[in-house]
Amino acid sequence: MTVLDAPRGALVTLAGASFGYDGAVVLDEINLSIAADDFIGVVGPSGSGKTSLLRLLLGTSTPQRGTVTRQPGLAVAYVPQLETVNWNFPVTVFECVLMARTTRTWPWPTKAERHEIHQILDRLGIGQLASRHIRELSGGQQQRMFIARALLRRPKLLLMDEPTTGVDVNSRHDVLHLLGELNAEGVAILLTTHDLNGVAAHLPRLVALHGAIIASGTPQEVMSPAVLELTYGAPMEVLEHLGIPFVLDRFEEAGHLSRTSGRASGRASA
Ligand SMILES: Nc1ncnc2c1ncn2[C@@H]1O[C@H](COP(=O)(O)OP(=O)(O)OP(=O)(O)O)[C@@H](O)[C@H]1O
Repeated sequence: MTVLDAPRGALVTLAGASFGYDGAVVLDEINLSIAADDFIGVVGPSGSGKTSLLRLLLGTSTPQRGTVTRQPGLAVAYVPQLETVNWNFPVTVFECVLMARTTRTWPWPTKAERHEIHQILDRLGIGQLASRHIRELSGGQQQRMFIARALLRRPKLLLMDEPTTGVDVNSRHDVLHLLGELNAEGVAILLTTHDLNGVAAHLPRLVALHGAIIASGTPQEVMSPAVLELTYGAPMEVLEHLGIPFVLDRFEEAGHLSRTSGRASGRASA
């Protein structure tokens, strides 16, 4: 096995990191390094270890073998899967965001904190919802509230577990656009997703995970039939449109798209 040396300037590096629960190995010899300007999507089937990988990067789990190297003082924020959240917790959007700041002032924010939170909520397009109970938000609004919470920590690295699950296509686009802006402003982002076409294909770098890293690279490199079959354990057909890969759910014909599957290549006839 080749163990990765932490590259200079890397925010977090996993080197030969293995991790499991109750003796069962879930992640095997993971080599992964996150740079300050990275925007990475982690894809893989249910149970492939995506959330466990986030826990290692976040530091809430420790590998049984291998190492995690973190830049000293690194500010990391985590956005959990929406379904893991207790939405009956009796707080407003503003209070929920404020709770991300563990200052002595809780529950009495300073004027500056109030201003900062309202600015963040406005930026995320949910400023008008500040005094609403969190249970009364749509999926897309809930997601933005959690991004607001994360941003209040002023992270250098943002880890997100399936940030677009349960949100409609417009909200998904808005969330991805916002994340792209944050990344351009200097926040490294690593997210997990099950949405290969709507999310993964549009990110600059992907990691395919199935207990181990199957492949890492551009969407074109990772969303190949060979890598996807190894990752998901089933053959998948991949088309390409304007340079963006597109995975077919079923083996359908799509005449205007060019095929890149292992079974055929070149432009498909209409
Ligand atoms: N706290 C835990 N205790 C025991 N086993 C766990 C625990 N958390 C996860 N696992 C197991 O570890 C494996 C990987 O889980 P993980 O949540 O990392 O996968 P995932 O890729 O994020 O899945 P999903 O896409 O369904 O969220 C699964 O088999 C899961 O059952």
